[in-house]
Amino acid sequence: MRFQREIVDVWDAQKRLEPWIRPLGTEKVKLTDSIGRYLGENVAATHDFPHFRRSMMDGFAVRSADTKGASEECPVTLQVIESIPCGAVPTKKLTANTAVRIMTGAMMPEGADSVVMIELTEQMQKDGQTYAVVKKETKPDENVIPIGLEMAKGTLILEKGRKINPGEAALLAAFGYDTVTVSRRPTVAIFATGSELLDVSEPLEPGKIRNSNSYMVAAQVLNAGGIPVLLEKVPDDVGLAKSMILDAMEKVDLVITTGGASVGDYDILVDIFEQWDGKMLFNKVAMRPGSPTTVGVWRDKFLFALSGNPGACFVGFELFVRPVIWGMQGKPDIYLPSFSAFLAEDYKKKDSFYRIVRGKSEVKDGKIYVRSAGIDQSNVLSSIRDTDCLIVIPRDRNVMNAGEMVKVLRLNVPE
Ligand SMILES: Nc1nc2c(c(=O)[nH]1)N[C@H]1C(S)=C(S)[C@@H](COP(=O)(O)OP(=O)(O)OC[C@H]3O[C@@H](n4cnc5c(N)ncnc54)[C@H](O)[C@@H]3O)O[C@H]1N2
Ligand code: MOO
Ligand SMILES: [Mg+2]
Repeated sequence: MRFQREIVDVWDAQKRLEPWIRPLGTEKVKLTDSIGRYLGENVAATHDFPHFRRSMMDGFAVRSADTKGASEECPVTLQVIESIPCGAVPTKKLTANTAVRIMTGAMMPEGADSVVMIELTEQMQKDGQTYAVVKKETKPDENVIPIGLEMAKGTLILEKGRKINPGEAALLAAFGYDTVTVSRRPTVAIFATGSELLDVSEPLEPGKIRNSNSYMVAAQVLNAGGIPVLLEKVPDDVGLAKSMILDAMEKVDLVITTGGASVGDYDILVDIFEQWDGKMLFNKVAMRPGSPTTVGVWRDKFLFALSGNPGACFVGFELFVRPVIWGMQGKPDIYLPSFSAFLAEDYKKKDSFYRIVRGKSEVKDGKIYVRSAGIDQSNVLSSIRDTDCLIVIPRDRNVMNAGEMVKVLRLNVPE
């Protein structure tokens, strides 16, 4: 007799995972290899940024007082005493009625407090001397980037757990972090179960389908920062399947299986969870798709038995596996971020389970609308392609009308 299933609310099921999520620890990698990974420690500014006064424009560094009253009709003429390209250090100090030709990003000379753009000047030669004819007055600090404009030495610039996106990579480079401490990426074994499954390269046969879940889940694992390890198919033999899964659990950081989680005669994951010496956290969630999603912990490692239906497998991953993979990498917000949106079409359901609808969002007249990305059935695979969010239809709302507000979980978010 298979054990009873206690129906758990979606958010309670997520909470049951939390006590078991352990950050994996860190490693040092080259900056280029750190991109897309999660920072393993706080990062501080190693110097003021910028660390010297810089010109914001190509033009002339001047003393603003010398340009007072300058205009097209009544320009001011200043003697050019030096030209400073980017990377050079000025050798002269500006004194009254002198200027320095300067390029964008170059170091400001002492004595200068502003830069006049080249377009507002003319350069001329007289008696072997170079002069800048300035046709507009400048204000103190105009076109000058001061020391520490962006941040002072020692400022916390990136917090532990942050994903290294373009902005983070630029800061790490700017502050000299040639190597970066990042969180270890969890290795994730993926097993597909089911005698109906063909390998991708095999020709179709009546009654059989190709294993698509393993590749979908591998893409999800990669997207969450994990390292997918695709393993061979699990046969519908409980003893063999159990030893294969437990063997994999010794070698990787977590294991995902797909299929065999429901009540059918060959739904072997159920038997494995009955026989093992691990802890089962839940085996039925009040949601569709994905109601038979089962999660356990064995020797401090997670085993996720996602259901075989592609839609259910996809949703089960996003709600339960992703938070664990994120948490193992030290990401502080482990759940998909949510927002509110208007339903673009009516939604009807018959039971008191949540519907986690694979959704598509669009912005119209400044409002966000969401609709189903395709046929909203657990067995449907193709709608996942167009899914950019998950629409949460509450348990107690069997009819929702177009125009009503719903909670939406965002997918593929830039973090
Ligand atoms: N009598 C009942 N039947 C079912 C129930 C129920 O409560 N009572 N639950 C249904 C729900 S809900 C779901 S979801 C599915 C869950 O099925 P399993 O997790 O047991 O998965 P399988 O039986 O192995 O397969 C279901 C379906 O998915 C296809 N599949 C499996 N693996 C893959 C793969 N790797 N790639 C692509 N497609 C895959 C499989 O061929 C089946 O069509 O159970 C309902 N039944
Ligand atoms: O809960 Mo199942 O995943 O509806 O189809
Ligand atoms: Mg089944």
